[in-house]
Amino acid sequence: MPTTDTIIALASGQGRAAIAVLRISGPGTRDLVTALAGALPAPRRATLRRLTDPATGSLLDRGLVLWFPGPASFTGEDMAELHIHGGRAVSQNVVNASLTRESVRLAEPGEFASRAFENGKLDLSAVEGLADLINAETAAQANQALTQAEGSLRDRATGWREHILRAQALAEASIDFSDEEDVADDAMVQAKQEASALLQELTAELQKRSGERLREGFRIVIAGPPNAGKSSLLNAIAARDVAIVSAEAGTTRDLVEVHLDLDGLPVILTDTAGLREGGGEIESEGMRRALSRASDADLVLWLIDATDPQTDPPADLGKLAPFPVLNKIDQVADAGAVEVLPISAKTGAGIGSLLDEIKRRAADGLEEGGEPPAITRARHRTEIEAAASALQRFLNEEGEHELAAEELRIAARHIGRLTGHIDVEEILGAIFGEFCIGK
Ligand SMILES: Nc1nc2c(ncn2[C@@H]2O[C@H](COP(=O)(O)OP(=O)(O)OP(=O)(O)O)[C@@H](O)[C@H]2O)c(=O)[nH]1
Ligand SMILES: [K+]
Ligand SMILES: [Mg+2]
Repeated sequence: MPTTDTIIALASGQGRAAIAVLRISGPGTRDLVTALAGALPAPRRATLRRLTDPATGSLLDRGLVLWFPGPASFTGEDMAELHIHGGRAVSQNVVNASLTRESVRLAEPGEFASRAFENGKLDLSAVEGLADLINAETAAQANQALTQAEGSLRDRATGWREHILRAQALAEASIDFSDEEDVADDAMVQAKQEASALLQELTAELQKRSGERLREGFRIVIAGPPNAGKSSLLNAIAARDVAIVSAEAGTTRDLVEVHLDLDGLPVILTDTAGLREGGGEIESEGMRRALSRASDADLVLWLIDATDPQTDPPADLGKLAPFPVLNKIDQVADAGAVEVLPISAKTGAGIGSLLDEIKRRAADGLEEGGEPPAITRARHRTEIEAAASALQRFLNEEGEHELAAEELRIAARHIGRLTGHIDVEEILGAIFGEFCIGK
């Protein structure tokens, strides 16, 4: 369906700012800019213009106008940007004046990016990279998102598709030459070599978790008995009063989460309810949440109270062995006996060493070395898993060459869906919905 609407939206943040950027895309862009700014500036040249209301002629603002004729634009359509004064009313006035023009309407969230996709300007993996870039909170996240937006996953997927196409060609040849058994068998052997090499590469990618972890943040849970000082530790690390601290056991019930940027690495640190036998209804629910969050954490810190050190963690706490930390060492004469990291959430003693340990473990979890991970979100994992299973079935198939070749088509389809070069309608909504208006 050809696009007929021209869309406009505030592309810069909401609220007061020095400058606001309005973005326009669609076939009516030329007409709208001419109506607002008097004449169209030279392409891609920032030009200072008075903007007036086309209906009344009254002055709306003065600002920079940029004209990007299609198809060499972000969306592939005619586009423009208006850099105007940042007050809410100013941008509202310019938008309202634009909306009085025929077939100009407000953009839906993600509509600029989705037009860029439809016009072949961006593949799906690049669109996801852009969405991640907008949401990135740390340097490492931004770097991964930008690499993906620039085509890292697209390039990998393109290479994988070429492998499958070669395997497909060989498998088809073996079907065509089924009269000459030697030729047919030889072609099938080569097809399987091709598929097997690719399956190995995909399996290696599926083993990496650092891409998804980096995108979502390295998850650390502070667990321990009541009053061990978990909330005090969260506050000490966050360097602000996030969680309530009190001498009363059972203070924390809900999960309390802070997002940290540790030298560019994203870490999500969660304080939890103290774990003990018994407890009332609310406290039990708190403990249930604590155990559940610990079960999918990348690291669990088990906090021990040096003045009351007997408690061991529950046997099934978290996926990996919890890392023991001994708190309140300011209260005891000798903390050196036990094999744990000694800290005081109160005085700050040992917090630096604990942070170093956390950074070391986060870096281990987020940077696997070698080629950057192809998978950064569950959607990629699902498609690559499906492609790998199809390749495995192809390799297992004996004799039935037609059935085997069908498995290669399935593998190709799943790899194609990574970049959106194949039937993706159902996933488009989910991806473009992540954007804000104006992107
Ligand atoms: N002396 C000393 N007291 C501490 C230290 N850390 C925490 N406390 C005190 O221990 C008590 C409990 O601290 P919280 O941080 O509330 O402990 P919690 O583990 O979050 O407790 P719950 O949420 O009830 O499970 C408070 O009175 C804190 O001031 C420490 O390092 N040294
Ligand atoms: K407490
Ligand atoms: Mg607490």
